[in-house]
Amino acid sequence: MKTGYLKHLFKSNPKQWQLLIISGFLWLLFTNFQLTLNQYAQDEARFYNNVKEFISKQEIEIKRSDTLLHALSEYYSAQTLKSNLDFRHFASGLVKNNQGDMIIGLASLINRSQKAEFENQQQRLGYESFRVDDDFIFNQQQENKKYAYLPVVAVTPMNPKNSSLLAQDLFTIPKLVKKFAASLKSNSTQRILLAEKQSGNVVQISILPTYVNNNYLTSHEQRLKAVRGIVFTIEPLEQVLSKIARELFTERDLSLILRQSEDIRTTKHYFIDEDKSHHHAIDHIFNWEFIAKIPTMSNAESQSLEIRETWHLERLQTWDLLKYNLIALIIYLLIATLLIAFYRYTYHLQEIENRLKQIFATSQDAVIITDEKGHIEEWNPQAEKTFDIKREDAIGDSIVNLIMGSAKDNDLSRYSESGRIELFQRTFDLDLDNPQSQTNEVLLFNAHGKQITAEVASSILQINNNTEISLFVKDITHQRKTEEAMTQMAFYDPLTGLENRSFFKKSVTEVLKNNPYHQVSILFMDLDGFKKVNDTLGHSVGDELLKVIAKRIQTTIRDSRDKVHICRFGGDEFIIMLENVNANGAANVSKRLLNKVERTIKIAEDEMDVSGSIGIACYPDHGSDVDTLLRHADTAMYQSKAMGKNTYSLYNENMEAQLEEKLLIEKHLRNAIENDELEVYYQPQVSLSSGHINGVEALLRWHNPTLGFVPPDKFISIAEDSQLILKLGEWVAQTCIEQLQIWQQTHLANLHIAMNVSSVQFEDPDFIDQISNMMKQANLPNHLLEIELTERTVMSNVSDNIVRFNQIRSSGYGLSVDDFGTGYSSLSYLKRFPLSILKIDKSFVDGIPKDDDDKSIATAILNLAHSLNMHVVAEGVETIEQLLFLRELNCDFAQGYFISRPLPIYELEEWLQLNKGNFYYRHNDLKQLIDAESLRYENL
Ligand SMILES: Nc1nc2c(ncn2[C@@H]2O[C@H](COP(=O)(O)O[C@H]3[C@@H](O)[C@H](n4cnc5c(=O)[nH]c(N)nc54)O[C@@H]3COP(=O)(O)O)[C@@H](O)[C@H]2O)c(=O)[nH]1
Repeated sequence: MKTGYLKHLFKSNPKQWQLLIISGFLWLLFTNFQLTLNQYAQDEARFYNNVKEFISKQEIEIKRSDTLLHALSEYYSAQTLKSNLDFRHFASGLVKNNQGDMIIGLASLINRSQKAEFENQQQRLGYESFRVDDDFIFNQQQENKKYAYLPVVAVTPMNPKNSSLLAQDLFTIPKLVKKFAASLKSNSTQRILLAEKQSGNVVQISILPTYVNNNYLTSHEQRLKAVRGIVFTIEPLEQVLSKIARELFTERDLSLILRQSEDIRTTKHYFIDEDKSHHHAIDHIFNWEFIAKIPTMSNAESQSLEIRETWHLERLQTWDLLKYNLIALIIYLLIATLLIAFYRYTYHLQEIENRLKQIFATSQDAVIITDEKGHIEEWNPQAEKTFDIKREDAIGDSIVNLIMGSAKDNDLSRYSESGRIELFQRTFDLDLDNPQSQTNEVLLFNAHGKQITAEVASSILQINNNTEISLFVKDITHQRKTEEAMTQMAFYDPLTGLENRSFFKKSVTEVLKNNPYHQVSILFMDLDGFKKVNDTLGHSVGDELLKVIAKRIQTTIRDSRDKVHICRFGGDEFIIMLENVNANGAANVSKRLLNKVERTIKIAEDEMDVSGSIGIACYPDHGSDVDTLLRHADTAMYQSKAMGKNTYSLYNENMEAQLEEKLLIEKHLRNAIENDELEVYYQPQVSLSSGHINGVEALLRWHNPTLGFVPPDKFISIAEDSQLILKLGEWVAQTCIEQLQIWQQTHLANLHIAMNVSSVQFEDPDFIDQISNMMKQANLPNHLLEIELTERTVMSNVSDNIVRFNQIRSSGYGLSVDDFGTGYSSLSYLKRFPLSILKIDKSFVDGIPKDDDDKSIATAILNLAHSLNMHVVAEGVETIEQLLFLRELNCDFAQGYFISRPLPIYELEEWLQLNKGNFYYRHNDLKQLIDAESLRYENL
């Protein structure tokens, strides 16, 4: 047994220790008590054995005494006349063989008349003082009636003490008379016990009659006639008994008690050992004694011999005690250890059982125990909750009900018993021949037929030759739904339900990896005008719009039989992957897409128009991985934006450089104002009829130390895409207004400035207020500022624009439409717009006066504008012919290189100075020509 285990075994609470110590003490006490009893029982048995032995030894003694007396009697009877001396010789020879202080004696029977004669005879034989004496030495004595005497005539050994017996009349002992008579009658040895007068010592007197001739003395009468005395022996009883006792009993504290009921005086204690110093105090408590009562040698009923042996604790041997205590202690410790181990084991088992019961009862998993056939044997409270089936209803039922569901009862009945078992084992993937714990996800049904997605851990146990299957059922329905939702969230865009960026990229990577020889096209679409919807109608409408666009994309692409992935890449960007579609196919899909996207969208009461700019990149021509393809499709998309939006572009390598340039421009443009790199140039606009310089158009110029001069055509669109135009526009407005303010103090006070306003700026709801505040602060009349919008800006979002145009016009600002004729102006709308000026685009001026189409367009625009009370500015007038022709068409104003290039302020002011406020002033030839023409017109 390991020490650790023992440590653990005895690592207990103090109560257990107390119990252990007390029980150990009791155990030792019991052991010692048992030991004592054993020793006692052994000693007792030995005592009674010895007592038996004692009795038999006593009998041997009696027989020996009998033999001796018979020998004496025989010897004496056979002699006709014997001297006492002969008798003594004979007797002392016999006594030699006897041990102890036995006295052998001879007494003669004489009657009263023979007494004197007998005494004389004895005196003659040598006993000079022989007189029959009745003053006896024994306690028991009676008065002799003197009819007969039984004087002692010989004793051996003859010593002073024994010689006192000579001449003693034995008939003075009343018992002896009776015994003598009995002895005669039975012809056997008779015995009596007597106490010595002086010492009180008990002696045993054995007598046997002697006869004149004992041959043929068969009857009592014969013996009465032939009797001549007795032979006797006197033995000190103590000596005899002690001798036997010592041979048998070695123990101390042995006492022999002779009892004689008739005469208490003869009761005598003989202690073999009277030394009590070795006794312990405890011996007095125990005071155990072995007592045996046996007949005396005399066999008299009135007499008995009691043998007592006192039993003391000292009988227990110290070494034995130590040995047995040690053994007992070891046994105790072993038993205690085993008991504790057993107790702990059973306690532990109990604890485990309780814990298991508790777990079973409180488990958050439904715990179902079945037999190998799927019959339910146990069903915990959670199982009741999960399946809404009470335990009592579930027990004994088949678990197949949960697999099939109550709704499928009919189906269930189709299954045979073996079919059900097979279904049960297959569902939970149980292999009874190879029992292993496993976890499976299965679909189960509750009492109401509701499907439960369950994670079932199963284990197969063999208990008492029975197979028991434990199923731990965790309802993961909610978890699975959450996971599905999370997957949806992780892989799909929550707004549109399209794939999200990471999932799309992963999917495309898979497609490229699995089908490296397929052609794959990536369409990158960014919505045009989405920001405006968001800003004007709010984000919720923006979200709805994105959903509609997502749907339109899906319905457009759904036709495709090949694999597609559609992703909302972020904001208003959508990406489509088309497998097995080349550049031409992608272009066709793009066209269909753009068609669908640009259709007016109605959300609630709002109608809105957006379009898409699509960039196409194709695998493997434009990239071998998803990131490259996406980057190139994005570049192509920017190209579409740059091309005026609502179009698609196929990626080419140049686009990359253009994009890089664009990014570089954007980067430097961000700091252009702070770095004082911007300047406003002014291009004069002159009245064609008078040559009068009416105003100037403000045109932004940017000189960057790195990029050099960057023309507005390049950076304005970049500024618009990046919203930098708002900052730039504000700066331009501020510069123009400051210039107007300066001019207020000069002769140029009436000169107005036409300021280009980007659609991005104009769509800013604060734009008009911002301008008005600046004008107010500068204390300038609003008519000095003209807001110039492109035809596209004017025609987008018509309903809103009408309101804003009215606001601008009613505030006194001029409002001009730039590049007129290049867009798709609706004349009906134009009619409703409170515009002040239409600007004929340079492209129509270029062909004048040779190109009939340009002339016609210019004429039409002029007529239209004038009919709507608008003035017309012709842009890009580069030749005198153009100027004259336009003047001839009654075009109101002209601007162009022929008149002046856009000039920095100091050059403009110089130019104005030179021309004295009239373009025709310095051009004499022109003036003359005009004058001549004027005359010609007048003459007409
Ligand atoms: N939103 C803003 N747009 C601006 C601003 N400043 C300029 N612009 C726009 O940039 C476009 C290009 O402008 P720019 O390079 O300045 O070209 C203008 C003239 O220089 C040019 N022009 C004028 N006369 C002639 C000519 O006889 N020949 C010729 N080849 N070019 C000529 O035309 C441009 C004037 O354009 P327009 O505005 O249409 O009147 C241009 O679209 C500007 O609008 C700005 O501050 N904000």
